[in-house]
Amino acid sequence: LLLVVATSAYGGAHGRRPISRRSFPKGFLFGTATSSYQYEGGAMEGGRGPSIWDNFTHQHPDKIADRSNGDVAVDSYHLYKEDVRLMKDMGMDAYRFSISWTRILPDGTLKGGVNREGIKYYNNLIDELLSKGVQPFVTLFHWDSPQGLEDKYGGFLSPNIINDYKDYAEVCFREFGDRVKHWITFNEPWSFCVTGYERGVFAPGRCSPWEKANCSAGDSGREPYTAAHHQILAHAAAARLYKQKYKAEQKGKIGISLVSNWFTPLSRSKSSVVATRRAIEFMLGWFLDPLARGDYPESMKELVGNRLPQFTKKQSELVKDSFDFIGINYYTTNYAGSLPLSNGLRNSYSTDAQANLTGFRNGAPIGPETGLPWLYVYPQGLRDLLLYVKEKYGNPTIYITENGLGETTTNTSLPLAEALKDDARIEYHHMHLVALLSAIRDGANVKGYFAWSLLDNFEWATGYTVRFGLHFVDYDDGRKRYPKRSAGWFKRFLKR
Ligand SMILES: OC[C@@H]1[C@@H](O)[C@H](O)[C@@H](O)c2nnnn21
Repeated sequence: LLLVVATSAYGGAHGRRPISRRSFPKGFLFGTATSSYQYEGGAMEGGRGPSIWDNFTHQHPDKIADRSNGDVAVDSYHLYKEDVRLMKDMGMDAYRFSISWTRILPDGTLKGGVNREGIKYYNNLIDELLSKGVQPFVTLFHWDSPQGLEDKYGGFLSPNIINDYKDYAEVCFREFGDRVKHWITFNEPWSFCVTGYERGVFAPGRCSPWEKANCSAGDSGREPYTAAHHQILAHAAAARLYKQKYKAEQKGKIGISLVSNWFTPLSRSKSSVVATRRAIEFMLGWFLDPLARGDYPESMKELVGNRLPQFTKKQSELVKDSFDFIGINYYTTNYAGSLPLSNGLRNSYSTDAQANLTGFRNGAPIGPETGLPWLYVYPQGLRDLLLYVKEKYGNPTIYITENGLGETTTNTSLPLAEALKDDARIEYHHMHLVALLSAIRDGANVKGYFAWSLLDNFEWATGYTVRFGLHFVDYDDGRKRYPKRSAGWFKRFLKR
């Protein structure tokens, strides 16, 4: 029923015809998305240096639901050719993966030396993709900062990282830029800075003493903004380097992937409407305002005050328009209600926004609940978010660089045949593609869609207990891959 409602709601004349690749503009790209720490494994192989996620999972196994880590993950370091075969078999056009900074520069710095075995691994992966007609979309940073830089100067809390990141990016442009034509500088700075520096539940696990995560150090009201500021400046430095030194010859495009929920007022009150605007500004505007106009949203400057770093005039000019495209990672939508002004005693990013973000209104969920506490199925939110970006930010080129559904595997002894029946995932992707198509028809400049994720993988603090894959991974039998029903659905959807 949901599918019929969604399809007819957006499809207009097409509402009654199932959509397929052919419903989308010519040249529209379909792909799957992954990341280095969640997929590769080979953590101590091939000269790779330790990242903050190696340190976090080994030092704090209690912070991971099943006490697991990415030492082996889904072993794409050894099984990448099988992965490419699976994506090709579905008919995918592109593959979004991230490069492990410490597989390229083991201690994080250029001076520390380039690891040629790491260069070799990514050359093999890129060549395998191209040999099968799959375009590589490469993320330079997907949360696995070098532990060496964390130890040396506090990682993204220090402006020193801007230069080290730029050096790392340049090694990648130089070594892979002849074949990689889409670069994503950072994956979700919002997630990295909020989960890592406000809540302390992801690496590097920093937060104020009164946060629940029992952190050994941190300041939830200041560090998320400091780390984010340095990620924005590092992004701009790499983008300028690419445009000045590599773009003319390599003819690629560079952007950044930003995650955002959509938000809708919890009530019809004016305060709820204002809180809804604050919620989107604190999540998406935090990054897209600097990139689009060179400064943070007024609401953030007013509510965060001197805890929010400021851009110098020169930095503002460097950051403004420092992208060819924006990646949008969309999963869900929340209601936004207003919260009273915080008492200023316990400052944190979340209280600064003065927004009560929830999935429920009068006891009813905003959309079908999933196994994940933060994920409600609300495809319309993707359409609304895209039209908001179109209107507010001048209709930039967009790729949906992540969209997907996870299920919790509380009962791991589920028979394999049962585990492959992921009809909810089919419905999730179908309804979001219907909503995406509707936004494109209303003028949103979207050029591609990447499903999260190709395979089940290491899902951060929930370890291997949550599965997002279009393919099932058997962790008890050599990480064997098995196509779920959703892989078959995409194969039919993508048929030319
Ligand atoms: O939680 C599922 C996925 C993670 O696995 C990705 O690493 C991350 O980029 C992300 N952002 N939102 N949702 N996700």
